[in-house]
Amino acid sequence: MSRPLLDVSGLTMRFGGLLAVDGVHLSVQPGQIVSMIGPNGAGKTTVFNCLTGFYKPSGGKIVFDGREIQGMPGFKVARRGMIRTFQHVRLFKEMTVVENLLVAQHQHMNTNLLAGLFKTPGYRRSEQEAMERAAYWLDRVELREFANRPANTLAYGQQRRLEIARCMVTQPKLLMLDEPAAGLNPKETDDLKALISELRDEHQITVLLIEHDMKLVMSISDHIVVINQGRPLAAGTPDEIKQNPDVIKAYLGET
Ligand SMILES: Nc1ncnc2c1ncn2[C@@H]1O[C@H](COP(=O)(O)OP(=O)(O)OP(=O)(O)O)[C@@H](O)[C@H]1O
Repeated sequence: MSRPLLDVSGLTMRFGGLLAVDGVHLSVQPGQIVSMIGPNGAGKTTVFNCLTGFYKPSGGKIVFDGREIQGMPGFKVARRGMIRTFQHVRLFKEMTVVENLLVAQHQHMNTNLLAGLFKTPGYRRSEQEAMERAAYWLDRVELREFANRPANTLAYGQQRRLEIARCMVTQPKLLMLDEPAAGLNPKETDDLKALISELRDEHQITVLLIEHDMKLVMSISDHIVVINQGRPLAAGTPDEIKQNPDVIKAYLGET
């Protein structure tokens, strides 16, 4: 097996008296789709927040792409290629669809103010590439015809796809999706499943997913990690997880 892209050990996050995450470990191999599941309040989003630098973990080690990143600020983690979506859609709603994709790239582009003011050849090339990447990903998520519409005029499922495109234009190494199927209808969920599979199979993207839709999780994941009350409960393939009595008791039995 190759070196994991993400290797988390002993991750702990305390909020006052509450141990929201307690010794979570997680390993994600390049090119895998790994899902993190667990009942409401299990600590899944808190794990995401620790990984992406939104929270400074109380303890543990996070190795991403060969480098320890625990405690690193969010913008640095993002620049290293760990990009996420949120449980609730977070787009620049007044901006157009394509502007959302261009702004996302500007945050990652290697240009400075002077280069922008004088429109140097390097700056113009970066702008051109950003536009081409935006067009490419708008095609992939079937939103090209809406490129010039304000993002808030899109249907909910389309906004969700735009969020994924906004991550993809930054060329991430690890794409982290927090409940991407929440609020989607069955057809939109099927489209989402096809899109996530395409990201792995055709673009070699590694995906870490938090999701409550068990049908989606079981059909798409290479590996599943279950946490319960902040603690690791089980890890394995979808078939192993489906048959794990602890998981059935703690989680699947509830749904
Ligand atoms: N900033 C915070 N301050 C205090 N407590 C928090 C904070 N963020 C999360 N928590 C608590 O940590 C625990 C885990 O919450 P978290 O949102 O990570 O769970 P989750 O597994 O993502 O839940 P869900 O599936 O419902 O989204 C909960 O008890 C929550 O109330």
